[in-house]
Amino acid sequence: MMLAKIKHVRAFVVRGGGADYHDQEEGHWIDDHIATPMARYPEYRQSRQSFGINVLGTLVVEIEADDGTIGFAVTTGGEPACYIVEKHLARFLEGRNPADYEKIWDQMYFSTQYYGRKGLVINAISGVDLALWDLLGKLRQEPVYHLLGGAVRDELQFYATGARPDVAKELGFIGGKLPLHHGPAEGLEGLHKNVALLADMREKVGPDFWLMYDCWMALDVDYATRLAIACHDHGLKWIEEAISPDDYWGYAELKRNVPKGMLVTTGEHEATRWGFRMLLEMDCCDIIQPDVGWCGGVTELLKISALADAKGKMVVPHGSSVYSYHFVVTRHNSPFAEFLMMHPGPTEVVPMFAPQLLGEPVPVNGRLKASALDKPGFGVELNRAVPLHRPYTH
Ligand SMILES: C[C@H](O)[C@H](O)CC(=O)C(=O)O
Ligand SMILES: [Mg+2]
Repeated sequence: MMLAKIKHVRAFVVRGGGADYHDQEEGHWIDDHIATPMARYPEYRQSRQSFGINVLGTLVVEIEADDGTIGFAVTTGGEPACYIVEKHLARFLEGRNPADYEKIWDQMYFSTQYYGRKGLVINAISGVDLALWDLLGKLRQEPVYHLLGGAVRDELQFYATGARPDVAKELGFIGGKLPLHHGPAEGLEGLHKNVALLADMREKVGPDFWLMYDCWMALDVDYATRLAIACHDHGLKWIEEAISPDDYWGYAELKRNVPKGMLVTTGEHEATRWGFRMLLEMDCCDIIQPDVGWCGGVTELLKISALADAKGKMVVPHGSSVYSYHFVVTRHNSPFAEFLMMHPGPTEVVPMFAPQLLGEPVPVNGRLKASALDKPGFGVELNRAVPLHRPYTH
């Protein structure tokens, strides 16, 4: 039985925040001297935009069925991803049944494997996959989380990522993840500053509130180990993405090195069941953090999550807004979710992918009722007031 046939796939670029959440105005906390692998070059140390973190912009994928229903999704990838979607991936969808997401995913992945496997191509595949799930939900008039097996709890609880865990605590979040500001190139002085900032936050939030450090791939094993040991006294709950995502051996070593009780987390720049299998089998971390728009979409995340579950590991997706919420609420091994604070301060809760989505739910008092997701598909609409650019057609 076919509810409707896929008629057309379109891909657009949008600028200014949204899924490319690093594409923010000057003065935003997310671009304030954050440690990165590029910080070894002093000219690229102060701002991530200086080395091009926001060059791509947001990719919007729309899939229209022959009854006029449109599913859509946003992720990062911009113009090059539009090319891949329009010129390569669209052929595996048009004329097909939207319920055939397994076969469609398989064909998208294996037809691009010779130039894909990770990064931009998987972002593009993820965008198409999420738009397909949105379409399927809209056609069946059901929220995606119903299609994934239904909620295993009544509400989601969130930790907040941003420069103000003290404010996050007041706003009701269960924890706060700070960006690390100084990497190995800034020597011992930088290391001391990193520890001092955590100590200051611990002072402000008290002993029980979770505090974490996001290291955005900036460190080496030695520095990360020293940081972890120095931060242990200040109750650091986890050290995130401390080293290069390609260095599985380094993660395994770091996990052995950190003080007992401290967690090692990573995976936001990892992709597919094969990439996560490496992290899991090499015992690289305690929590995996796939980004739903970068790991292969929901179809692939279901496989990644099953692998993690069998290993007794948690899956707490990176950012991902509604794409994460619909997934996390259906999984026992995803007991909480991330909320990226996109307010420049960040002193207020604003929708994570603002201004690109309409109806994007936000946590209230650090929580979100499963019932807030009770709309067809992912429950959001594209904000057409934000200019869309379609660079390629087919
Ligand atoms: C704050 C981090 O540097 C990055 O911008 C976001 C991230 O890695 C996360 O939310 O996790
Ligand atoms: Mg991170």
